[in-house]
Amino acid sequence: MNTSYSTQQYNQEQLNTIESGIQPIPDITVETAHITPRSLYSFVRIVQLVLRFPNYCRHWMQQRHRRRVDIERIDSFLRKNVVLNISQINEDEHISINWIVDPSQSFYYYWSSIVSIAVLYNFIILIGRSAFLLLQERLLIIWLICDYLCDLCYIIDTFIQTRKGYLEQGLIVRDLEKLRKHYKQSRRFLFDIISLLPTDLLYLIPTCYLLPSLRFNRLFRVYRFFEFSNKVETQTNHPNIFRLVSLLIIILILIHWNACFYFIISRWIGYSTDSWVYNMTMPTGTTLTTQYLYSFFWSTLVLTNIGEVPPPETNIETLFVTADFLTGVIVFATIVGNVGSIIASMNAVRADFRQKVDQVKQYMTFRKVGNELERRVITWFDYLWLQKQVVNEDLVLDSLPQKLRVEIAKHIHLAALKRVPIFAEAQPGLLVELVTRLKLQIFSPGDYVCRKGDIGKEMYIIKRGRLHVVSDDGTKIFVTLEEGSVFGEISILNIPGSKTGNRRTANIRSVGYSDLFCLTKQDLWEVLVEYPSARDTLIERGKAHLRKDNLLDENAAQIAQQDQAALPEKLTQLQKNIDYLETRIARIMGEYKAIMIKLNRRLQFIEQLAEKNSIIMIDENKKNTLNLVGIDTSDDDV
Ligand SMILES: Nc1nc2c(ncn2[C@@H]2O[C@@H]3COP(=O)(O)O[C@H]3[C@H]2O)c(=O)[nH]1
Repeated sequence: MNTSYSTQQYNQEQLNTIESGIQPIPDITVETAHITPRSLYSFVRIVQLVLRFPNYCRHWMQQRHRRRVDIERIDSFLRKNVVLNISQINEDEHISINWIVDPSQSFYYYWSSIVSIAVLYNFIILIGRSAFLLLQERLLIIWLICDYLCDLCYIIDTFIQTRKGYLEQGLIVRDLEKLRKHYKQSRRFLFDIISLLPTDLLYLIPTCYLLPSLRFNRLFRVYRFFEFSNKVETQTNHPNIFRLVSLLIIILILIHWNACFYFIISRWIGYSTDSWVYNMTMPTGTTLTTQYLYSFFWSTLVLTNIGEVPPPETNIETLFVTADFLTGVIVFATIVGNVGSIIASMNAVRADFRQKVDQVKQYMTFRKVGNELERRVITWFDYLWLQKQVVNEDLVLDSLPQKLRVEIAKHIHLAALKRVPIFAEAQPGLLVELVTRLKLQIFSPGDYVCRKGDIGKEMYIIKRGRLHVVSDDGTKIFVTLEEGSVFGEISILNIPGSKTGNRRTANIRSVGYSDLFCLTKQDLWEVLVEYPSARDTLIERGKAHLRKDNLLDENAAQIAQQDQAALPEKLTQLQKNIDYLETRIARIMGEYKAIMIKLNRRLQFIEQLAEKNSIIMIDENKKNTLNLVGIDTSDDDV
């Protein structure tokens, strides 16, 4: 028989034996009454799993190794055969192998919240246990469990810090070596190492046995709590409430620490030795609750400077109380300042709005606009406040880049715009162009949005509300425009054949309050240049209205339409003419250049000729002169 069979085979055999053996046990003997077949089976499964564990590990390692080899092979293949961005390959390789923590992702956020709890535990409990010995003694086991759970949390956090990505040229770094180096060079590393020092090994010294103060180095990780709190402050939708709560927590922790110091100093001086220190002889003075509550009360009184406390009697007491008073002044100023600014910023929008309303009211009184108009303006402001339309969106979003502003505008307006029938089928690009240009306007009951004959400067889309198209005297209602309707486009579209030109063709009156998206003429034209089909739809709609009201000059419209139709042909002809002209000009330019070159050459020739002639003339003159004075000039040398 082959004895070298694998552990797996052995375990399988064992399991088979047990599975076949355990089923038919009919009754259980007294000695094994507590061992049921089920528990036996579970036990065997556990043993089996434990025995298989090395196999699992080996298998996992082999898989990992195989994956690495595969990636390296693919990488070398790509390097040899394909022109690829090598850095990208490396990056992908890291993505597939390395586990990196992206600090902007929610995992890091949630993990930070767990670490913050551990930090807070150490920050609050360690000093409490050091001061109040009863607290330490009573829940010792729980404290030890919590202590080591927090330590575990710190260890995991340190590991996560070594894997925490950071940005380099806008991209998250995924190279482990770089990440480790970056972490080691940071101050966090120093704090983390100090907070991980196993100072509780000193418990082994008899005098230091289970002293909580030996673990104070754990407080060095407090930076993680502040990091988390900053993150929450930027992420929460209620930053002011968060600020108030954090301020309160910080103050409570400060008072708690001060209370603990008070109790430690009292113990050091001796309980009940004078009127300042903690009095153990007071009723229930020896109980933990009274000890803590009294110390906390004392600390609150001193730090907030709001109550009488027994005066200090010894030097150390005086020093402590003086330091406390000074801290108290700072704490008090901080509370007042912070709470004041938080409340101010909480009410900033309302205060700003109130100020605006007051200014307008004062102005109306000053200019004596009349009660009716005043009432209308005030109710308009009320509606604005109710609809939460008081924020100046342009001002608020000014700090955002254009892309993000478009995203926000899309989110707010796109749904409403899609409900508009004429835009329902429009290209998405057109809607995006429109949403970024729309401005919300609110009209009160009875307000005229358009008056016949006025020059049109904008068109409107009804977001909410109802409007009437009315006769000039306002008594007759022709049509009711509902949510999603578009109006005011006729006078800004330059419709060919329109008898009214750029003048409003109808009166539009708001029935109740109406929220309208407003689009200026310039913005509309800028958009429609890019989307001619949408322009045609709008023009056709406008024409239908004009036709109905007999405001369309059909002849002029037809001529304009013919002109429009002939436009492509005209353009082609124009194009041809330009081409012909271009060729002619090029030819003429060529001829001109050739003539210029010829002319140049002739001029040069004439110049040379002129030069030669003048030399000959000078020579002739010289000869004549020499002959006159009797010198023979027949010799060539002369
Ligand atoms: N002329 C006309 N305009 C209407 C009618 N119904 C709605 N309107 C809109 O009322 C708007 C008034 O201003 P415009 O003339 O610019 O554009 C007009 C149309 O968009 C109608 O029956 N006739």
